[in-house]
Amino acid sequence: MLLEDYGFIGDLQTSALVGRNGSIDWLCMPAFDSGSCFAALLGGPEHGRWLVAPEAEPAAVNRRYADGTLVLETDFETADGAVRLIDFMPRRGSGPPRLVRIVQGLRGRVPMRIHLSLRPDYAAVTPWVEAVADGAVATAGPDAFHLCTTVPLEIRVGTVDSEFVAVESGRYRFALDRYASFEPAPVVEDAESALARTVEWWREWTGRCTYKGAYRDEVLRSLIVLKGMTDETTGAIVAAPTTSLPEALGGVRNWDYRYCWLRDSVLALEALLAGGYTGEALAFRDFLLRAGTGDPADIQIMYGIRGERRLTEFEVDHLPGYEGSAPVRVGNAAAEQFQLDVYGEVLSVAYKGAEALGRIETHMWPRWQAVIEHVEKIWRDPDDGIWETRGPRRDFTQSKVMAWVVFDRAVRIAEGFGLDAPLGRWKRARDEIHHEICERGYDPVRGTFTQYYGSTELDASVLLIPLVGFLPPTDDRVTSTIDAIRNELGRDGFVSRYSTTDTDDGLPGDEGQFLACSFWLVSALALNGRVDEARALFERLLGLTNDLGLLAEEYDVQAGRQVGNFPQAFSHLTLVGAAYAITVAERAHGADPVDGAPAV
Ligand SMILES: OC[C@H]1O[C@H](O[C@H]2O[C@H](CO)[C@@H](O)[C@H](O)[C@H]2O)[C@H](O)[C@@H](O)[C@@H]1O
Repeated sequence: MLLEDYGFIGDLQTSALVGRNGSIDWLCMPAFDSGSCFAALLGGPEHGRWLVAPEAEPAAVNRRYADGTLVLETDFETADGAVRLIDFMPRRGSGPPRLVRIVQGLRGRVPMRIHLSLRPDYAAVTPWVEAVADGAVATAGPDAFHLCTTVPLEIRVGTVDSEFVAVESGRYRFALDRYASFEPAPVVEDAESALARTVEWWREWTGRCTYKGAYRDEVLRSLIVLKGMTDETTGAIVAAPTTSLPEALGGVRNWDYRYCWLRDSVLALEALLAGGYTGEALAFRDFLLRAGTGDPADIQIMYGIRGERRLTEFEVDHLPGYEGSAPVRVGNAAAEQFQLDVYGEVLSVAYKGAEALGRIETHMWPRWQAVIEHVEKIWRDPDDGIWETRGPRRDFTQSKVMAWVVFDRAVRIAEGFGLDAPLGRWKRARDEIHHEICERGYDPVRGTFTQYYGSTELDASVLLIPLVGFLPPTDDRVTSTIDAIRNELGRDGFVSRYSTTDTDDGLPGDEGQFLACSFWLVSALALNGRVDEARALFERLLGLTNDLGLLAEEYDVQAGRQVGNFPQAFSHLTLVGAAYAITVAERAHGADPVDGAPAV
């Protein structure tokens, strides 16, 4: 199936991908980063899935989220009638992780088919399944699963099947819980009250959205997706709920995104803050304080969702990969990289948080100061860069821009709140970095900022220059950089991060057009005063979302398909940032982007 064929549901601790054919092909329980129990996405049905669908091929499939929620409704029209499949994961509270599927007969009598094959530990294990009074229990090592239903079941080793006829107005309920096999099966809440509670919770959450700018529906959908990637118990935000969906179909650029990158999370938070969601910002701030606590020299670029530091990367050889794109990787070696930009993102969130609260908590200031002092020592060092390339370290221009952000925001906080700080020293560092970037990161002959000092290569990450306030959005160097990136990194109007032929990223093959960079281009154009061009590109990008408004990391222009992990926080948070930038540009051209639009 195409990535566009999947819908996303979740319970704020994990999530699942539901195909438009009624098959759930990806689910990790109990947490986003647990071993999968359904991994058909990265192989075939034999790697675990849960199908609930009409027996006959449907003539039409229409789906949507119930208004303001992450509850998915898929309508199947067949020659026998019509049914609705309602899929959701209720918020847990102290209960187990649970996936609920309700079949509602809409018209006629529709023969339905259920096929559940649980394959825990990334499809390494086939569980033993036995019948119980209210359904079936599957056990495999530490994992046990309870399928609760009143529909008759056929049980075999590793699978549960069922056939029944859905009649008009009939409701057929299935709930799958995961629990520790050494504990008793949990007592289950009935599916209908779980549905009512879930809808009510999401509607209360979306009802609090304060965003009133352009493209509100699309922004709200993206905020729901970002919330769905948030672990509400720890405050962490995952970059995506999947691993190893390829950046190029059939290629090796396959990574595990089920972790909390400081960069992605901080930018996601800025998007959530733009929607009025300060609670998420504070929860992530606390995550950051716990995970990154101690010597600032030990701050990692990413953590596990509970703050784990060791994210050892390995390959799962028995999974063939999405459309044969091997290897499938678990863990991510990028955790050991040095990426200078993350300090800028951290200081940026400190500034935005203080601005939102109207004060800076006094116990926080020494922590931020320690980070700033660390950056004073390291900002001249070459790093691995925002794209985490596995090639040589460089003086990446975007990394240095974000080092400038550290001192710029430090000065703004200290001056704005009258704090005791070595302001003279910080201002000198800020100005020295600014001067150095304009001298060494800008090619006056071509009129563009470049990928790294002294290079001629381009990199779409320099589109952040106007968005973080490094230069005014209408500065000539910004205008010509926008045009150079559009012309040289653009493919059918969408932009690549960099050219994989010119840049040594340590990997073979190419990749798709990076959606976040394309949304940054929208923001840069809007703030540059080219709002019509910004809107035109934004609307083309909206045209790439699937019928549920979901976006992967990249778009393969040639294949006309979404590629990369799905759904991807980076794409959705930059969508929000771009809508916000269009709104700011239309309301007051020339507004300060640092205090206005989120820098995403
Ligand atoms: O394509 C190379 C790199 O891809 C991943 O990194 C990308 O995703 C991160 C999470 O969204 C994002 O923060 C980063 O900027 C992107 O380049 C992968 O995690 C890396 O291991 C890989 O080298």
